[in-house]
Amino acid sequence: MAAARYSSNELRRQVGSPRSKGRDNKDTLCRNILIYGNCRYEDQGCTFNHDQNKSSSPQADFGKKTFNVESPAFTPLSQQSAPVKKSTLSSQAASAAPFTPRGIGTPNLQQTTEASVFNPAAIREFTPQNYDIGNPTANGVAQDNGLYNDPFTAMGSISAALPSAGQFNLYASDHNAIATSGAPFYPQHGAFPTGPLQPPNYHLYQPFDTYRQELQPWQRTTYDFFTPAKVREDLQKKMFATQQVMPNSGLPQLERWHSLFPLDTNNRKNTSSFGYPSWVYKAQNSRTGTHYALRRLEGYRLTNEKAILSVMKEWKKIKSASVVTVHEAFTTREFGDSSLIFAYDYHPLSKTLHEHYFQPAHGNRYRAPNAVQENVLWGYVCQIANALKTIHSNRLAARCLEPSKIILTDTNRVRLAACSVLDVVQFESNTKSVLELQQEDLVKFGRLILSLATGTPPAHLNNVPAALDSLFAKYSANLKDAVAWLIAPPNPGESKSIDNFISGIAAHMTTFFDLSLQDNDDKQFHLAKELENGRVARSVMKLMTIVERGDLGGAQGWSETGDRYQLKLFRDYVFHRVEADGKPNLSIGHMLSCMSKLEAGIDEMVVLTSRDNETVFVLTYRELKKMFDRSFNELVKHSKTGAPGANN
Ligand SMILES: Nc1ncnc2c1ncn2[C@@H]1O[C@H](COP(=O)(O)OP(=O)(O)OP(=O)(O)O)[C@@H](O)[C@H]1O
Repeated sequence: MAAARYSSNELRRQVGSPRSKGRDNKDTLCRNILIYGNCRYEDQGCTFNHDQNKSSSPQADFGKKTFNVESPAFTPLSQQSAPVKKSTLSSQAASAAPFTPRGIGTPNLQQTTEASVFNPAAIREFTPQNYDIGNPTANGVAQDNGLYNDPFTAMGSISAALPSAGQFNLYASDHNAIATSGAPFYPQHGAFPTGPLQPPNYHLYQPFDTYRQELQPWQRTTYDFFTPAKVREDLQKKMFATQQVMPNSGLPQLERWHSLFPLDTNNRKNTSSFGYPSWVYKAQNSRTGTHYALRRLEGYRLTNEKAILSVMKEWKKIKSASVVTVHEAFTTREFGDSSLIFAYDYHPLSKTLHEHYFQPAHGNRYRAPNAVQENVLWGYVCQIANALKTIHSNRLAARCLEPSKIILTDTNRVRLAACSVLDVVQFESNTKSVLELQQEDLVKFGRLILSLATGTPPAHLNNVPAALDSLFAKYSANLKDAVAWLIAPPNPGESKSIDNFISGIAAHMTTFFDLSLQDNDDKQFHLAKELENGRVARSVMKLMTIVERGDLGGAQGWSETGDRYQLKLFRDYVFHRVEADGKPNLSIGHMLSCMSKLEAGIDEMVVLTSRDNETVFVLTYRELKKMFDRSFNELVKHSKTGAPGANN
């Protein structure tokens, strides 16, 4: 127990030698005898009984008068039940004079059950000298003698529910367990001496590294603790786009889809890709609430039900990072015609390659195309090759390999966006075998890259040999050879395959793979930071549910008493810090580190001072954490909905 020095006038008032108020107390055993075995006021006019043998059962007496403020037997059953006005200092007044234990009765009394609830003899003065942070036992931290016992663990069923050390899972913050099975929120607190003592220190706020290493801590900005501005901005824009609605769009509500939002950037009825005008909408699924991209083929009349069933069955198997996943297809008349709809994964703020590279600036005049950098082109080649590898190995063909049907979902990140459509639309009219369609895929793939490299839309790519020759000026021979191989017809009697192609570009695939791993590492780094922030946010939310709360379960001013008072002071220490001149100190680093230390429950000391500077608590984060968990668990017990886990 490290908390020790307090000024506690109030405490003295509560626990001092009882005043008799003129009543006859001769039959009532003096509480100092009960607690300490002697009463120093015995010869100074204390009117209570000092002969233990004369008293009727003190326990029974105590049981009757537990909640009576007049009662001389000061032996509260729990901190909560004591009828204190402001019990913040109730049980820790080591220096309270009337309770300095003396005499022979003391050791025995320490072993009683009551003594474990209130046992000032066990409170040791905090001595900062020789404090060994690595040895809690030596520091007296582990010897709290039940002062901070978690009330939950007093219940036998709960102790039984404690996980063993091997099962200890820091993140298993399942409050529902408290509500249902009664398991404590942080299991280790109940079984303080037996289980794993505390979460290890790696749960402090410690992201792997920080961006601007050359800076001193005080030169860092708030952003060093969070996701970089660019990433955050991109993600927020995407979230915003996902939530965007258009109330008066005039678009219908489909049977299982609502909030349709048009994604097309022009209203041209272009039939070149599928033979039907196609439109794309963002829509929310009524059942799951998930957003999808619905591709609608206007005026399509389905003649064979099997077309959708058998094609979807095959395409649902395709899981590739380079293919937009298709979920289902159905027909509808809600648009006033007969439409065929495909539901795809929605990738917010994506653009087609056509929009990105060949978008007409005004009217039909094409913007001067930017030359696509070779490494970017190779990135596209690798990703599309990856898509074709998955599709072809599932005995399917992509078919829609044109710039208007490939979307850029992130920087240099492409996905095939209209797979399966032609398979349904041409289910009966298609006369080509899968192998032939796959060969066509390779040629379309080659033309696509050539078109991007030369800045010519595929429809205008009339002179392929000349376009291929022009590649020498800007790109490596390697790229030109790859494109030429894709476009060239196979030797008679042979067929080309995507596997052959991938073997030919293995070096570029490896480079791309490495970049992709690096990107993954980068994201992992940000994720780790956000993980820490998420944990801090959780703790802050819990702290806010405790401090400044009014009554709880009949306990008046609940949040101002007991553990909660110290938590309130901790809140002040973390969030309401002021400089010497009284100006607010808004150091985010301080807030994050304090909250992380609380989360981790480390042995570091923290000094909490009341606002009137009259009370000072010196205690460890470990103790604070116990108070924190205990208070929160108490809230959970009283809440109707039980634990907040489900709402997290
Ligand atoms: N799965 C998707 N998620 C998010 N947006 C998508 C998705 N698929 C397509 N889009 C977007 O929808 C818009 C329209 O796509 P579409 O394929 O119709 O292109 P288009 O240029 O209009 O082609 P066309 O002229 O053939 O209709 C594009 O901006 C595209 O980025």
